[in-house]
Amino acid sequence: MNLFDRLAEMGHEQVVVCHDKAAGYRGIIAVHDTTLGPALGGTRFWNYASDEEAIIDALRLARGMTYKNAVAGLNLGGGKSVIIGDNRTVQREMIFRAHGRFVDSLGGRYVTAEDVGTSTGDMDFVHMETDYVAGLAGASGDPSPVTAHGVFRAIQASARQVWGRDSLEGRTIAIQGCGNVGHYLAQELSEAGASLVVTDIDPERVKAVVNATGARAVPTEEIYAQAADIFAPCALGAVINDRTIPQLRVQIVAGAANNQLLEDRHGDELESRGILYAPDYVANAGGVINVYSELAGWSRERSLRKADEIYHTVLNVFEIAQQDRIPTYKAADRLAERRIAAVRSMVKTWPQWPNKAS
Ligand SMILES: NC(=O)c1ccc[n+]([C@@H]2O[C@H](COP(=O)([O-])OP(=O)(O)OC[C@H]3O[C@@H](n4cnc5c(N)ncnc54)[C@H](O)[C@@H]3O)[C@@H](O)[C@H]2O)c1
Repeated sequence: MNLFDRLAEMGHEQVVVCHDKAAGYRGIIAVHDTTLGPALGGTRFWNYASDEEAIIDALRLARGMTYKNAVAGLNLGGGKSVIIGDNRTVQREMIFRAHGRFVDSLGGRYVTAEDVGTSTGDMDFVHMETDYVAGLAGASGDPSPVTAHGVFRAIQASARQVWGRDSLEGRTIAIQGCGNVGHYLAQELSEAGASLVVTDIDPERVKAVVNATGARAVPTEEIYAQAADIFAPCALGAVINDRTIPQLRVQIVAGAANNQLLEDRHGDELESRGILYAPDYVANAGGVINVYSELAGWSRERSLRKADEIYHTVLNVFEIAQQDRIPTYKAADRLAERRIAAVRSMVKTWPQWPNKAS
């Protein structure tokens, strides 16, 4: 890999390779773009097969955070870090404290949080060394209600786009995953008058949603072929793929799961079948809004209000898709790029106070 060519191609500002022998720590911090604000993105702890694989993952994830934070309308840039190693290790304190020191050394250009393989307890270790960390135990609290509300608003916007009105009264919605987000989403949808079909690999979680909303439960593999209006993936990524798309009998796909499209071409395939896709990172932005609330000192009500705006953002994405004749997942990227470009040019026009000393 030619690193600098890769950085130029993907638009990264900075990559920091970090090492602390005593702590047994090997980490990479990737700062993609700080036009909008400090680069925010979690720390992934993973046993990568090679250093190159770890660097590429950090670069890819950091870039994704720039787009996610930009469309969420937050004053945050995009970054991400990875720690190379076995994330089941019990020797965590020194690894995460070492990581915290390197995060601190960037002086606030990068702010970290939890991601795959890390927990709130790990972030407490990071916090011993730096204040540039979010997602601490007892801070902003469970993000799921905010995320679920944002997904609910994305579903309303999708309904408006397809049927001309927000109302979900009498619509059937198939929800995959009755976990934290799925449960709250099911409640909001049920209160809005929708009929629900739900599934989960965990029967207890299904039972809780069925009891709370009167949803109909189906086996996990049958969720794709349900005759419903909307499919809401709220479990795993990559569920929109060659095997599942031919089974879908819905007009809208809108849910909370990250990376729902196995590959970009599956977004094209939904489009060609006339299924409207609310891009995942736009719909589930409530998660990052909740992290921001911790940094900015927002109340839960203010976070929910910000998540409410996801309705307009999703409609904006659909408008760009129509105007530019591109699939919605590409339109979401375009919206993010436009916001970054607009803010970049706005900063240039700021009046500068003359420096009298020179
Ligand atoms: N929690 C948040 O605020 C947030 C924010 C942004 C994105 N997301 C994404 O939304 C999704 C759900 O998040 P969550 O916090 O509710 O997670 P969770 O772990 O609480 O819930 C996921 C649920 O999916 C179920 N599941 C796993 N495999 C399944 C399968 N094959 N079929 C059906 N169900 C299956 C699990 O049993 C679990 O109940 C994840 O993809 C997550 O990355 C969550």
